Amino acid sequence: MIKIGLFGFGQTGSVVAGEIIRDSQCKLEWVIRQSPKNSSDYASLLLGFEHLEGKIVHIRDVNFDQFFKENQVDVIIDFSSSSSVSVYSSAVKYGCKIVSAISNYETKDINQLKQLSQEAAVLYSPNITVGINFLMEASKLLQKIAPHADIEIIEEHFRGKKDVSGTALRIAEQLGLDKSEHVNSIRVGGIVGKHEVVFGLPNQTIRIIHESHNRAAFGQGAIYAAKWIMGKEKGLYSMEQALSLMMNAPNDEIQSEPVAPL
Ligand SMILES: NC(=O)C1=CN([C@@H]2O[C@H](COP(=O)(O)OP(=O)(O)OC[C@H]3O[C@@H](n4cnc5c(N)ncnc54)[C@H](OP(=O)(O)O)[C@@H]3O)[C@@H](O)[C@H]2O)C=CC1
Ligand SMILES: O=C(O)C1=N[C@H](C(=O)O)C[C@H](O)C1
Repeated sequence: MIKIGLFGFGQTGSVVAGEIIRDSQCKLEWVIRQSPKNSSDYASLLLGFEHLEGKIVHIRDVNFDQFFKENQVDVIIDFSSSSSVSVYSSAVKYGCKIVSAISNYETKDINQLKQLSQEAAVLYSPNITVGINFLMEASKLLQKIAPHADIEIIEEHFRGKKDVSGTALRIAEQLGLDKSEHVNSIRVGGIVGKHEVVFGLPNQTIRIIHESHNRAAFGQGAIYAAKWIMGKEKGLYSMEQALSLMMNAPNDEIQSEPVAPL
């Protein structure tokens, strides 16, 4: 059984908590959040389950050294905010691994995360769905085939998302594009997350699109990453690496059943 601690119980973290609770190989030990809302409640009861799992803890009530010593987990999954990284160091002292899904880190925080990976296994992914990583690999392959194509990235999210998609910025980086010129953001309605890479050629256009329809996609990806990182030594890992076995396997080795939920 993998014991998981979750940071964040917002529009994504609350859905991820449900996925963790449903997974027979995982147990949600606790959820830390920024406000006192639902403090001391159980995520399981708030999400409609009947058993007690995932006690909600208000960050202000936490003495982190004592908390992580008395509430040890195998993996912390983070869907909160950039600043949470400041408290991970107390947890990794007890062997805890980190799966961070924070899409846009402040520079000081990403540097702290990289520093932490020198003493713990850390997986960081701005988009932790399995499918977006196939989009990235497919886009890199197409760019190799058509190096002169014009390329634009379009990211679409819900109206309230203030930051530019960390996923889109990562795709631009992987394709060697200027992030400030080739990422186009659309903010409408309740779009969960859509990323499109548009390749413009003289007589045709090729579009590679990934859409997340439900935030459960992020939960499934985070759980896959948590299971994968369990066996890893200290170091900084990406979701591409976690999926590399699946993506690089020769055709005759690709399992009929997906090794990870798409
Ligand atoms: N990598 C990926 O695939 C994905 C990444 N994300 C990222 O996850 C993050 C959260 O997204 P979303 O759920 O939409 O945001 P919300 O604002 O809905 O939720 C943020 C949650 O984090 C909590 N929180 C904020 N700061 C802290 C802190 N320092 N310590 C503990 N808890 C904290 C908030 O607590 P409270 O509710 O009490 O205020 C809230 O529960 C964003 O960075 C987003 O980009 C989202 C989806 C997919
Ligand atoms: O804020 C979100 O919701 C999401 N953020 C990630 C990003 O910024 O890339 C990933 C996903 O698209 C949803």
